[in-house]
Amino acid sequence: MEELKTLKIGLLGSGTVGIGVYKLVEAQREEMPHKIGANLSVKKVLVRDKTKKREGIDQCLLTDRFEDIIEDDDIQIVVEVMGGIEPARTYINAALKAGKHVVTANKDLIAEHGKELLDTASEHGCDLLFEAAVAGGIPILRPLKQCLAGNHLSEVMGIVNGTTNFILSKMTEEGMEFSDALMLATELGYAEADPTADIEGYDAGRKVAIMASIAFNSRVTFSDVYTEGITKITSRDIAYAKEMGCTIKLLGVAKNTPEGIEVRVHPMLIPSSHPLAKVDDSFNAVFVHGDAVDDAMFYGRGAGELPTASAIMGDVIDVARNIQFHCNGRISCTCYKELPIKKINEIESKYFLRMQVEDRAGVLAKIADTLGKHNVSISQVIQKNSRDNMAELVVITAKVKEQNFSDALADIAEMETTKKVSSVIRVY
Ligand SMILES: NC(=O)C1=CN([C@@H]2O[C@H](COP(=O)(O)OP(=O)(O)OC[C@H]3O[C@@H](n4cnc5c(N)ncnc54)[C@H](OP(=O)(O)O)[C@@H]3O)[C@@H](O)[C@H]2O)C=CC1
Ligand SMILES: N[C@@H](CC=O)C(=O)O
Repeated sequence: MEELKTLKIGLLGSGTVGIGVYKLVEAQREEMPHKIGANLSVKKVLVRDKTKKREGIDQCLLTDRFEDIIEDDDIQIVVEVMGGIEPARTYINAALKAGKHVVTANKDLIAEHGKELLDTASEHGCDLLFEAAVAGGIPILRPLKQCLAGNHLSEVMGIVNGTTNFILSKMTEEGMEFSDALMLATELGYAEADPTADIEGYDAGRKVAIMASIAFNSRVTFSDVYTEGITKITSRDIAYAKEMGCTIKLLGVAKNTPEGIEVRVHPMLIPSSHPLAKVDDSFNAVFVHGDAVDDAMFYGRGAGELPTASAIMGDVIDVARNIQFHCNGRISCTCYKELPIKKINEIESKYFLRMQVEDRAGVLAKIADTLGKHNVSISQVIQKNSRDNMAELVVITAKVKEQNFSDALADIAEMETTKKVSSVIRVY
């Protein structure tokens, strides 16, 4: 009987995700001949520090020289799980130019330089797949690009960052402090190497840019996305949300409107009965609306070692099948439109506004009057008398353009009777 060939992988990085990928390649060893008609193994692993112990990975596979991978003709598949823009961008371009297929989980890179890399892949007849870059273990990019290709998609929105969802869940359900919840998310391998990307909403913004580009067939980069993180959300905001029958979640929203593409990431108060309110811990969920499919929802683990490795392995197996059938490089960039991007000031929302004001007659009327001058209607007011002649005032507005609301807010903040604007959160 003819001996099966072995497809070799060069792994760039062996942190949380890299170790997960290595484990899955090993765990799937027996299955591969059946799934892809070949064996699959990791031949080399690029790291910065070769002396560091890596769970389950043979020390002799480690290298700190990219040349050991790029110059190895045996390696046909490169899996990039280092993160960051450089040197990942240079390495991926080099691998594609050398005819190697690439699988990456790097949303920073794809959201910024996706077109360049996809073009390089196309020119060299190579595959470049990045399912793990969005929503960890949830299959979402392939469904958007392939399964739902027969639709005009008008909306993709949801929870796409595991770390912030974990933090908000812990703060809401267990009263945990923000910093303790972040530390735990980092220990569990959910957070980025620099967690600022998670908590400031940049990571979710990159994911929304990637999803919008694929869903709407028009290039959206990270710089197009309005981002606001969760660092200003306090336990007091969470308590008010609960009192109002709501939960605070960090949402990513992408809409294809007649005036252009709307792309934003920010915290939002959503009714506790809404399905997204029940997405807790490191889970993510993405809603998609298309003219043919109507509504579809995708749910699963958005971060962590094995869920992310699961998405990468799916891509690796796809690449391996393409190698076996000599059909790599089939899927190229699908951004054939150039749609405008809407400015955040043009977008309409309802707002939750919490402030500290002087506790005396006429203050609320003056605030209502100022909001009214900017065409901002009030739909609910909660006032709590605190101490020292100061009151905490919460105003929920009706739906209004961001520009009107921010103009009104600037005037309110200037008032002598306003001591502090504590929180502004959009309401679903
Ligand atoms: N963690 C998660 O849940 C998810 C992560 N991702 C993405 O996957 C990628 C990897 O994430 P994660 O595993 O968490 O990151 P880690 O920080 O845990 O691991 C990064 C790995 O890359 C290596 N590395 C970094 N820079 C270099 C370099 N210049 N040269 C050689 N090796 C380098 C590090 O080596 P050394 O160990 O020697 O320092 C380390 O092994 C990122 O793009 C991330 O955004 C995507 C989805 C989910
Ligand atoms: N830091 C990211 C990891 C997965 O993309 C997250 O928390 O979602």
